[in-house]
Amino acid sequence: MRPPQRRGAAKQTRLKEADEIRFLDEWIEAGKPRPGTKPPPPSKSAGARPAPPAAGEYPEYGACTRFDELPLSQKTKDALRKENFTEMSEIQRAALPHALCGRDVLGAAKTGSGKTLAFVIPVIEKLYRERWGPEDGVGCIILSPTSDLAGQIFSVIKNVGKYHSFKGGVIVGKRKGIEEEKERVNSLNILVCTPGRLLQHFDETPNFDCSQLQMLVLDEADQILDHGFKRQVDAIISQIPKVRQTLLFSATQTKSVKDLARVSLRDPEYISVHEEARTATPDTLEQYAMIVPLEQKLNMLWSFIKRHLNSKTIVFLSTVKQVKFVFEIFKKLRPGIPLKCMHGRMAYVVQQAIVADFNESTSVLFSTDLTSRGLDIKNVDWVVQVDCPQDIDNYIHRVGRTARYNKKGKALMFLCPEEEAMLEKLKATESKVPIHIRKPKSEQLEQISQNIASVLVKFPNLQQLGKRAFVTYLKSVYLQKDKKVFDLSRFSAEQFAAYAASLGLPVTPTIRFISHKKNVSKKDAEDIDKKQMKSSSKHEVIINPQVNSDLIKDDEDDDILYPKKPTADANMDDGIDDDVLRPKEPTTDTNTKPDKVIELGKPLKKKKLKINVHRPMGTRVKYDDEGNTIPPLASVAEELASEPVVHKDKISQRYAEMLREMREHDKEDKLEHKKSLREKKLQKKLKLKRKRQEETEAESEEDSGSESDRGRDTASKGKKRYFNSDDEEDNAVKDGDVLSQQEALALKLLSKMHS
Ligand SMILES: Nc1ncnc2c1ncn2[C@@H]1O[C@H](COP(=O)(O)OP(=O)(O)OP(=O)(O)O)[C@@H](O)[C@H]1O
Repeated sequence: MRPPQRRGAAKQTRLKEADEIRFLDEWIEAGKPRPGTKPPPPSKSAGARPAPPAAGEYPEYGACTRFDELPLSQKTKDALRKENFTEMSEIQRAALPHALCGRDVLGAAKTGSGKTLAFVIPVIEKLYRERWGPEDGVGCIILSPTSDLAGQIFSVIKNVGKYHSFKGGVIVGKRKGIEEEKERVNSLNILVCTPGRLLQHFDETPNFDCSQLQMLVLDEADQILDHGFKRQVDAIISQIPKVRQTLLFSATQTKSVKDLARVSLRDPEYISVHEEARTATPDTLEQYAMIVPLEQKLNMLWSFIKRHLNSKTIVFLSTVKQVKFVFEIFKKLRPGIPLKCMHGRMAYVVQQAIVADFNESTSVLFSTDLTSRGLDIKNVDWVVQVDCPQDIDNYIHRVGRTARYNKKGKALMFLCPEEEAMLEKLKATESKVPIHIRKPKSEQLEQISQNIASVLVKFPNLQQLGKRAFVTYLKSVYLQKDKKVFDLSRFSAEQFAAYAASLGLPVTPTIRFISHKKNVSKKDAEDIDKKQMKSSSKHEVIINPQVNSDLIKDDEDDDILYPKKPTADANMDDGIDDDVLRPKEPTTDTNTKPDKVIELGKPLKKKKLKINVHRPMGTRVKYDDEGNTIPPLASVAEELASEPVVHKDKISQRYAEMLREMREHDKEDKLEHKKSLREKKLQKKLKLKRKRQEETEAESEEDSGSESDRGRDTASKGKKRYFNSDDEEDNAVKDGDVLSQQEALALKLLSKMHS
């Protein structure tokens, strides 16, 4: 038993909170901005601390400029003050009033402009006003494209919500740690997660229940709604309640109506605070581009680092192997500034440690695009893009790691002469990127190829890494969709050789992008072989226009994501198991498909036939015209079809029927399962309520005063939904006997509580 004094204090706190919530609810409703309105520019008197509203006064909050003018709980206001957040940024001024009054928001604002607080505050406030408790389970899901960003968002939640009592957690990673997570995930109120990991819980965690979800937030929404996460996000959306508040934020927002329809926004507020701005990047950012031949990039990077030994710099490279190689080599060459590297093949804890360390020190961080979005690292002076960004959005996010929240910063991009089209794109008026060309100063350029070659002689394992860096870089270029910028055929074999030499490699590694011949006609295949025989002596670049990139495979696992549809297995992770930004999925538009195969110096190997030695005795393996094995059933079907006994149409009709039946069964099973979960949950709640009631009765024996807050509490909880979707609601009504009995019981218990 709790001592009476503590019980009394707890009761006082509950009463105070109930009063505050009632006041906030009334204020939010009475002072809310009209839909579609933007705040006016801040007035001159803005900035002075306002007097708190008197009782019964509900000032409009759509135009305020400070956090303490908003209808926020005292706990949140205290935490914001403690973190030195007083004045709101533009996006916060525009988005918070709409989000606080429960509207869906689609928010876009430049990098580093404070979007995180614009969704974290409404999340915390919503759960507080709903009096969310541990027994209520998951109340809000925040989706982030990367683990690091999820961790960062979570730390903002921890800071702003430090005086509240919700439980939150970061749900990220691949398979590691999932078992322990399964045990606690249902007790968390706020989940900050990557889509892949969340889906794993939906699939595997018994009783994982989001049926009470109040809010869904998508940070970096355009990336989350992109093809790479499509399957996961659609699966998640199908399993959460349709009636909820949804907030979408990004610096580069999706404009696709289709994408927005997928998340079922309800009359959203479109907030794009910098739409009218002169630039799409922060005003405090200086941006430069330099035309640097491929084989000079490392020399240029080294020279840059040597000239900026007192600057905190992030260097972006395309692939994990490049990041590892450049980091290892530069470390051995000792530039005179600490070096760090980060990529998606590192464990989450290691990544976090590196970010924390980089935050505090002046050093150079070599990174893949893993860090290009959302990461808020303090005082970065320079962002250097050694490899060309995938597109303008990718450029904007990369450079956005500096010049954050009114701080100054500089960005430099190296472009090969063959990639100048990217410069044109950035300079186009609609891109709004004020980028200046800088001429490389040859006298400042240090040549380090010889030094790298000596390091490779000393450390042969680095030579292997160098080869992989070379191959994966070319592959990453090859796989890019925008062929106006990324076209390997513009490079000569001599340039590739020079590039290999610049990495210290004694010979140019072979690039074996092997194509399956399935889609290549015999004549084309012969032509390619002939050309390759020629090229082996001349080092020419050979192009096969027939081969789709889907069919290109390398024999080692690389750091590149192929632009193919994600498979079930590939989606077990966060959606970014590799750090190369996913090249957007090829469309049916043949102009945009990667359509070339590059061959350097080595003929294509003939595809080996795989013989299954374990096949049952007496079964014949059949091959099609091009030497591919035919599945046994297919050959049977063919034989049957030739005798017109079984019609192909009938077979497919039967399959379609079976599929439909299976789906129906599946649906029924799911409904059944959800129903039983709901019932269990309700029982649990009733038990809890009964326990509370007993406590209350014990309290009221000592103190017979009325508890109006309890009435509100239960009324507010009563607002919560217990159905997952519309159909479910119907179903529940039909099968509602058990529920209605339980509801009657609940009502009885509740009315007892108030008597
Ligand atoms: N109102 C504020 N007052 C002072 N600092 C703020 C305020 N809002 C945000 N910040 C700070 O600004 C920095 C950038 O904020 P945040 O990371 O939310 O930007 P962002 O818009 O999400 O950027 P990105 O598009 O790169 O993800 C953070 O360090 C944050 O603490």
